[in-house]
Amino acid sequence: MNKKIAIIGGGNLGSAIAEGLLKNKFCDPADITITKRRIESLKKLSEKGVAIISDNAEAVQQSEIIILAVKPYQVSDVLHSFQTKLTQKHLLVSVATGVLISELQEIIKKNIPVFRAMPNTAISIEQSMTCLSYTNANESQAATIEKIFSSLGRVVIIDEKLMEAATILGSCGTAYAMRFIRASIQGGIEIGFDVATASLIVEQTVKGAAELLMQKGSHPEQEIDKVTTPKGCTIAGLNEMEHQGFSSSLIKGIAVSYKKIEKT
Ligand SMILES: NC(=O)C1=CN([C@@H]2O[C@H](COP(=O)(O)OP(=O)(O)OC[C@H]3O[C@@H](n4cnc5c(N)ncnc54)[C@H](OP(=O)(O)O)[C@@H]3O)[C@@H](O)[C@H]2O)C=CC1
Ligand SMILES: O=C(O)[C@@H]1CCC=N1
Repeated sequence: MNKKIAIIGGGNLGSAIAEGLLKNKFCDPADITITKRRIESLKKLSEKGVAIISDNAEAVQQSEIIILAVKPYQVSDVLHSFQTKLTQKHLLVSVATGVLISELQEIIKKNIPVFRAMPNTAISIEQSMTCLSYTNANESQAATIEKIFSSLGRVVIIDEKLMEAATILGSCGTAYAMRFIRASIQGGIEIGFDVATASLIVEQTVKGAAELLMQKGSHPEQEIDKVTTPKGCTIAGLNEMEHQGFSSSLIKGIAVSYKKIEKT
C-alpha cells in the first residue's frame, strides 16, 4: 500500500487499528501516524516504528488516509483543527459513533470522499467485523478503504441508515459476548474447574460455535438440535436459562443500547 495512514485519536479503538495494521504488515510502520494530546500512552506503538505526534494538522498533511477515532463529542473540534489541511488527496474515514456523513461534510466543507467505518476492538488481532458506508468515493477509493478493513477482519458495506444498528450489533457486541464468556467461566468454576481451565474451555467452545455457523452457514437452532439429547442435561440447562430470561434479556439489552445511541 503506497498511501500513508493517519489515525487521529490513539485511544482504545485508534490504537487497536494501529496494532492490527502492524500485525498484518499492511504497510510500513513508518507510514502510520497516530495522534493524541497525551502521547505517553502510545510508547509501545512508537517502539514498533509508528510515528506518534500530538499535532493533528501535521499528521493529516503527511498522510492520505485519515481515520478519525475520537469520542463523538470531540469530532467537531478535532475536525475543525485540521479542516484547512484536507485536500483532494485525502480519504476521510470516521469511526465515531453516531456522527453522520452529512455532519462530517458540513464541518470539512470539502468535496472529498467520506467514509464511516464501524469496527470492533478485535481489529487489533485482524478479527474485526467492520461495517462501512461512504459517499463521494470512486471505485478505486472505495476499494482502498475496503482493502484496509478487509485485511483486519470481515467487511460489509451497509446503508448509512443502518450504521447505528451496526454499532450496537458489531461493536458493542464484543462487550456483550465478553459477558457471556465471563458468566460461563464463573459457572465453570462453580462446577469444579480452576479459572485457567474454565477460561480455556469456554473460549475455545465459543470460538468453535461461531466457526461452526460461519463455516457451515447453518442456523444456531440447527446446531443446538445436534447437542440437545432428549431428557439430557443440555436442554434442561437451556430451558432454565430461557425461564430466567436469557434470550429476552439479550434482545432487550440490544434494544436499549440502540435507543441510547439514537438519543445521543
Ligand atoms: N471502543 C470501541 O470498541 C469502539 C469505539 N467506537 C468509536 O470510536 C471512537 C473512539 O472510541 P475509543 O477509542 O473507545 O475512545 P478513547 O477515549 O479511548 O479514544 C479517543 C482518543 O482520542 C484522543 N483525543 C482526544 N482529543 C484529541 C485531539 N484533540 N487530538 C487528538 N486526539 C485526541 C484521546 O487521547 P488524549 O485525551 O490523550 O488526547 C483518546 O485517546 C468513539 O467515537 C467511539 O464511539 C466505535 C466502535 C467501537
Ligand atoms: O459504547 C460506545 O458508545 C461505543 C460505541 C461502540 C463501542 N463503544
